[in-house]
Amino acid sequence: MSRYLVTAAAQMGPIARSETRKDTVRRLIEMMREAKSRGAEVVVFTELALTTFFPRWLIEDEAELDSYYEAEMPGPETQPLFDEAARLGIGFYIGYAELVMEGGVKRRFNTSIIVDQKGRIIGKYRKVHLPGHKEPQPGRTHQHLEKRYFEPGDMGFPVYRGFGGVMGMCICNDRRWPETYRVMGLQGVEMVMLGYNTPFDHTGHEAVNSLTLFHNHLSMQAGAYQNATWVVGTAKCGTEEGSKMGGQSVIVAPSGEIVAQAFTVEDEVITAKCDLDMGKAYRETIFNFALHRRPEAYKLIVERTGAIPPAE
Ligand SMILES: NC(=O)N[C@@H](C(=O)O)c1ccc(O)cc1
Repeated sequence: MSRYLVTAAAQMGPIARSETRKDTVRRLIEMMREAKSRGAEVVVFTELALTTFFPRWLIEDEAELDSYYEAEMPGPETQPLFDEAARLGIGFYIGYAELVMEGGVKRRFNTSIIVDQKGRIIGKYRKVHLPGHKEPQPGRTHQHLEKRYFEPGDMGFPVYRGFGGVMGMCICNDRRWPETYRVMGLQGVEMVMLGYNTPFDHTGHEAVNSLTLFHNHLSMQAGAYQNATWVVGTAKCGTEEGSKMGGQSVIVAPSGEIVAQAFTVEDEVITAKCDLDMGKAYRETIFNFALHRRPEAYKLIVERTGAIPPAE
């Protein structure tokens, strides 16, 4: 049996600090149309797809910081994206900075949603693994202040029924953690959608930084294979406000194979005809969770923070 979902990843080149929402939404709509013209039923946009990657700066003015967040989704500037999706009959995943008022208190999350082919939000996710720092690091040309600007996601890793299958989401740094995929794998996920902004200079160690693109694919291919799921990873890339970020957006099959890959560091749409039934061959054999997993041996994962015992 086959259950095909023609899927697109719409990689984004840099977004300048001066670019307006209107401009970015126009770019997203253009790629959405291209995806549709190639037969795509769903298109995966990137993390924080509506603005430049603002956590690279210390922003002390609250009004300026707020300007990077969405207080409603869709809002007046993003509504055209939803309208176009409904008109074309194509679904999408998109990442954005979310601002919510709760009891008079501002809460900020790095969020993504899945929208169906009628333009309705069918799923939401808030980024769990926030990289970087709370305080600016001395001597860095670009900061990474996600821990300052966002709270850790409070939704876990939910999955949603959509596009004839079981859909899940994560965001950027989440893709490096096996738990991300496994929590969704345990809920029968068939496609994980994610966006990323990955600077090349991120660790301060040349040897690690030089493997940035390798680690990008390694994480997603391992996550796909070990959980028998499709993974669609969409970059924002190129040199954005002086920060170089990796591209190579991919669509990865449950076999762990890359079936489509971007070759530019600009706006670029890639597509693949994904069989959502492909994971079955793995879930029923080598990764039959019910038969072969040994949760009693994994307790440490949730019971301890993972400190290495001190030497005797
Ligand atoms: N937006 C992201 O989550 N980007 C991260 C990643 O690619 O994992 C990342 C990781 C380490 C850093 O020092 C900075 C950024």
